Amino acid sequence: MGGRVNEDLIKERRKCTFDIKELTHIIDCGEENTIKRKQIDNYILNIKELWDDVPEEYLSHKERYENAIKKAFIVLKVLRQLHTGNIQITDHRTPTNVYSIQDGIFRNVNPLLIHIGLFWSTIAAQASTEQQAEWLQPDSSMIGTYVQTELGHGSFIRGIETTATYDSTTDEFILHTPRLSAYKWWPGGLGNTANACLVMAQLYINGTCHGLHIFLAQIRDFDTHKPLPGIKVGEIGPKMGFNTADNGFLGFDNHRIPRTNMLMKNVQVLRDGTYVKPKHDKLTYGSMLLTRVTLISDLAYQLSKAATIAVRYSAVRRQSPIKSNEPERQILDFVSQQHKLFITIASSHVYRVVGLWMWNSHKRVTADIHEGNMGQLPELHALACCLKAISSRDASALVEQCRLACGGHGYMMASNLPQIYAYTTAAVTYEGEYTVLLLQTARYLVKFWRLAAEHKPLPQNFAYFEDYIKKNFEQWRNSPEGIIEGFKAIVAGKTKAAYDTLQCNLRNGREFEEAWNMASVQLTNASEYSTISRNDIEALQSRYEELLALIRPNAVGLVDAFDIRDEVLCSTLGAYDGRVYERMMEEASKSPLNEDVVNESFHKYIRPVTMKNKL
Ligand SMILES: CC(C)(COP(=O)(O)OP(=O)(O)OC[C@H]1O[C@@H](n2cnc3c(N)ncnc32)[C@H](O)[C@@H]1OP(=O)(O)O)[C@@H](O)C(=O)NCCC(=O)NCCSC(=O)/C=C/CCCCCCCCCCCCC(=O)O
Ligand SMILES: Cc1cc2nc3c(=O)[nH]c(=O)nc-3n(C[C@H](O)[C@H](O)[C@H](O)COP(=O)(O)OP(=O)(O)OC[C@H]3O[C@@H](n4cnc5c(N)ncnc54)[C@H](O)[C@@H]3O)c2cc1C
Repeated sequence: MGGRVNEDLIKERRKCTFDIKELTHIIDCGEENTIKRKQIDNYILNIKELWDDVPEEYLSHKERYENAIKKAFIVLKVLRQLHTGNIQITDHRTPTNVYSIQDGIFRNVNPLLIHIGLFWSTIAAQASTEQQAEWLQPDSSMIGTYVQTELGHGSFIRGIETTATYDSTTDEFILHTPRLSAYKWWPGGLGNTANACLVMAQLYINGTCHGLHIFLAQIRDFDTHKPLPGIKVGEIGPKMGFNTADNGFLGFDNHRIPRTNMLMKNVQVLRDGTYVKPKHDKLTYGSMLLTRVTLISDLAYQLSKAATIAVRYSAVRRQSPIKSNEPERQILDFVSQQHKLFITIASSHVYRVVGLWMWNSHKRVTADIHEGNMGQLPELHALACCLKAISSRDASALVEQCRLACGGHGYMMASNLPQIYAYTTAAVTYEGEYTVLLLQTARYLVKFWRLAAEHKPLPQNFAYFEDYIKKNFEQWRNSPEGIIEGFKAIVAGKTKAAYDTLQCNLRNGREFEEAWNMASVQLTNASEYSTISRNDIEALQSRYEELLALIRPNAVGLVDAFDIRDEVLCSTLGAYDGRVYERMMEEASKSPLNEDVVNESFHKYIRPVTMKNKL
């Protein structure tokens, strides 16, 4: 769409007091990354076949998938070319990698998301060197997915019922789905796309169960794509979002795979059935850990999209004067609107920085694990659980807040805010449900509280538990350091309260697991335990309002710095030129209900009723 940029946006950009490009480079972790990102953006976004004539909302469930899969294979080809050209495209130091560009191309989810994001990375992390050499060929025929969750079990994965029984006479595993609740359910790309999968199953050797292990299984013929004998596979149907991801179901009827298809980097089954244990019980859960870490950056990116749309719209939208004799104001001038939006910008930066820090920590801990040192794994797991849970829940709430901040127009699919919300809120559940993950972190904290309560030595990271017990916390200070101290006090106080409840339940004769369950609300809910006073809260509030006023002139600059192209934002409300009403009208004209001046339903259903008495 051609035409002038909206006048209000022009003025906002003139008001900006900082160098937008400099902030973009910081977000991208360096100017060279910005340049590379823009090159990839230009390359991919110029591929004509990737753009739709008809908005995807008007397609049927089946058409949506077929359209998405067409685009997915164009993108896959490009990814392969870029890989061959040695361009690092999956660097999570930047939230704006090629993966993010796909948000624009699909407006929904790439059906190959799990193939690219989880299938290959799990093989790379969990398969032996020989297996990797065989399976990670660039021209592989495999299109894979990650198959863990079952109809009956998602959170409690030890309860998974699919079995892999070793048959030493044929040197094979027999994959089997013993009952309906053991059907795999949810894996992305499984419904129609994948011909192979990594499946989590209980390993049995000579009648002994060794727990969950990962197996590579072909499920469809590479040539005809028909399900192999003994495989029942299909798609699970429409969902709140993720509708192009062809999430699927899968059952095995004594399906045989070679012994060498178990992922054997950390654990092995030998030809004679000897089981060689891993160095750490939970290494098999490594893919979940990695995905939880990468999700934090992804959620930061979703927040930056929502903030860009809502801030630009709020600069363009004028409604109500503040004083009755004045013209109508930009809705961005309302302090309550600033409160809704600026926190989203800030949260995006927070999760970007934390996501990067977690990504680097994951790299470091993985390198240690390679050297046989598992010491840092529990802390990384506890942090990843908590941060994934909190960032997904916060991001969903903030995206919804941005949508509401756009009033009625935020309810339009063409604003793209409903799609961003549907995508973001899924992350509260997948890769470990919110409460379940918080309880994993609580388990970790309670362990250290027990040490503190028993006056045993604590690692430096937990010294504040001891400070809390000795009442060594400083008086509240309105400064970043003071706020961090306050948070430490809250964590310590909350952990203590939960621990005390646990102990009380145990003293009353409850078994530990029952006592834990009874304390679980305390284990997940925060309370105020810090030394903050009413006066401090009032001072914090007025500082917050001062900051809103300081940020106001830079609001548009701050979201421009996210540097998200219109083709990726896909929003009538958030485009760079701010031509909101023109775009809305243009999108409305694409509705099939506007194709005929009089829809044929009028003649079939309306007219016979409205004209009945007149005929
Ligand atoms: C952890 C559970 C809840 C419990 O497990 P269980 O075996 O029962 O354990 P317990 O006996 O309770 O013991 C707990 C102890 O184990 C330790 N532990 C647990 N997990 C780990 C771990 N991962 N690592 C290390 N240690 C671990 C724990 O600390 C305890 O130790 P201790 O005894 O106290 O000492 C478990 O059941 C669980 O994890 N449940 C959740 C299940 C889950 O997460 N399922 C996920 C299924 S897959 C999925 O959902 C996929 C979704 C689609 C995602 C698509 C979106 C991806 C977007 C990202 C984009 C990235 C793509 C980028 C592309 C590119 O550019 O590359
Ligand atoms: C969009 C999407 C994509 C997905 N993609 C994949 C995929 O590619 N591969 C795959 O294998 N899976 C996938 N999943 C499945 C996903 O991982 C699970 O749905 C998720 O782990 C939650 O498990 P659940 O559905 O069993 O929830 P449940 O555990 O049944 O949760 C229901 C409720 O019970 C509570 N609850 C459960 N256990 C406890 C407990 N111990 N203590 C306290 N409360 C508890 C929860 O907090 C929640 O409130 C996907 C899911 C979605 C929504």
